[in-house]
Order: sequence, then structure tokens, then C-alpha cells
Amino acid sequence: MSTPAIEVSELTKRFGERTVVDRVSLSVAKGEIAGFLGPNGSGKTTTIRLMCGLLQPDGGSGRVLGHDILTERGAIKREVGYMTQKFSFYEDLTIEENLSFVAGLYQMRRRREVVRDTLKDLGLWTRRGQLAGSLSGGWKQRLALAACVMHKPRLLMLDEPTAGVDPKARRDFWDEIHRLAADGLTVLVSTHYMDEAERCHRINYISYGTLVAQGTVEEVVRDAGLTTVVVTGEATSEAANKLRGAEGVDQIAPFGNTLHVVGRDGEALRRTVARVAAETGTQVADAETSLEDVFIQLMGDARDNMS
Ligand SMILES: Nc1ncnc2c1ncn2[C@@H]1O[C@H](COP(=O)(O)OP(=O)(O)OP(=O)(O)O)[C@@H](O)[C@H]1O
Repeated sequence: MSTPAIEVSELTKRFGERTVVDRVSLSVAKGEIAGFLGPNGSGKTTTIRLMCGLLQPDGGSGRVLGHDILTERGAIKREVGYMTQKFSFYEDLTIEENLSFVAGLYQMRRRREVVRDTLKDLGLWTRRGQLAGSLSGGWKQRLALAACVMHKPRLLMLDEPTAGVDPKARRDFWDEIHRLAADGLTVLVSTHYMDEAERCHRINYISYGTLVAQGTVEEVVRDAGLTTVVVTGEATSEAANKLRGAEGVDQIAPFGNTLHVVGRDGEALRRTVARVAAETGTQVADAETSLEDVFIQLMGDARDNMS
């Protein structure tokens, strides 16, 4: 097996008294699209910045693209493309002018050619004369992506690249990510969207600075060990009232006219739901546990640990 693109161990970062990243270990294979998930403020951006060589960790070690994250941060920065949550452009410059400006900043050679190739690769060629300020959210995202792949990085770190972008533009963006990964680029991407998590080869879930789940979507769902049933019928809201807080019931979520009921103790959950169904004249059927169910459970567990 080849060396992983990212291999970090026990990464720790403190801001003042607070430990924001707490002994996070992570491995990402070359060419993999790794998802990075977790609630707001859980430490995703900080972990990404530690791995990009932008922040010095207080503890831990590791290699990114074969370079030591403690002593070779310059080399890492040169070979990584980092798309921040709040990327910015000159709104009164065109797409092409913005990319030329970035190429200039990095003192790239053969600047005109590089910009032209990037415009073509990222599907921006026909819009190259358009002012960046007049682009829709999806095209702005694409321009940001173009700016961070122009120097041909071997690893892309994308921090919530599609926040606030419509579903079609998100899908196009992800098609682009898969195309880049198929060409050998490794991608680490943070997101709050479940459909995007499902498009990653593997996911890593971080909560309050600690990595709490890792693996393929199937592995993460299986490892969570949750049981899920669906309640249908006329009286689902009455059933929901009776189920809330009852033995074995950890989550209840209405989906249209049905209720999604999830619990860790499968036997207790089924017993409770069967009783409530009999009382309310509703029907119960087994259902697949979704990634969203697992994440809601993990968030709840983390809150319990904090209190
Ligand atoms: N430079 C800093 N100084 C002090 N605290 C910071 C600093 N940067 C981040 N934090 C805090 O560290 C915690 C983790 O922040 P981080 O941005 O890494 O989380 P995140 O998972 O990326 O969140 P989100 O999903 O909202 O982007 C937050 O509570 C944040 O306020």
C-alpha cells in the first residue's frame, strides 16, 4: 500500500484554556475523498488548518503528503490547495483577471497558459470575461475551486465549500470533486450536508474536538448500532407524544405523515413502539438507519458528555 496523503496522530490544539482539537488521529489514502463532519464549532476548521501547515499544534505529530507537519510546513503549504469558508475575490475583476491575480501572487511561471488551462478544466472558459461580483453562488464556488487548484496541488482541503449553494450547483461541484479525485488528487472536505457525506469514500465525524466516528458510510451506520422503525397511520402525532422520552426511544422525527423512531436499545425500542402503536392504532415497520440518524445520536451523546 502506498503512503497515505494524510497521516496524523493525536493532534491537539488549545486556544487559551480551551482544548479545541483533542488528540485527533486521521488517515486519508491518496486519491480518497474524505468527509469531515461535525456540529458547528467542533474543531473542523482548526484541524484542517493544522494539517495545512497554517497552525502549529500543541501536541501530536504526523505527515501530510510525506512532509512533517511540525517541521515542513512550508512544503505542505505549497502542495495543498485550501479553500476557506470565506473565500474572497475582487468583485470588479473578471473571472480571468481574478485567476491571473492569484497566479501572480504565487509567482507562477507561464501564467497566461496556466490560467487558460484552469479556465478550461473547470468549465469557466466561456464565462472568463464575466465580473466575479455578478456570479451566482455556484459559479463563485467554482471560481474559488479554480483558484485553489491552479498551482496543481496534490491535496485539496475544502472547508464547507458548498454552504448556501443550491442543490444543482452542489451536485455539479461534487461531480467536479470526483473528477479531480479520479485524476489522483486527494480531497478532504468538511460539510454539514448528509447527501455530500454520502458522496465521500470515507467520513470522519468530530465532536467537541474529539473524533468519534470514522469509516465508510456503511461502517459508520453499522458501528452506531442503532435500531430504526417507522410509525404510520392517522394518529402519528398522538404516538409521537407518547413516545417522547419513553423507554428505548432516543430520537423521534416526523417525515411527512410518518414518524422515524430511533434507539440504541433495539429490544426496548420495539417493545415501547409496539405498545404505543396498539394504544394509538398506528402501524410499525422496520426501517434502515440513516447517516443523519447516526449524526443526531452522536450530537446528543456529545451534549450528554458535556453536561
Ligand atoms: N483563533 C482562535 N482563537 C480562539 N478560539 C478559536 C480560534 N479559532 C477557533 N476558535 C474556537 O475553536 C472552536 C472550534 O472552531 P472551528 O472553527 O475549528 O470549528 P468548526 O468545526 O470548523 O465549526 P463550523 O462548523 O462552525 O465551521 C470554536 O469554539 C471556535 O470559537
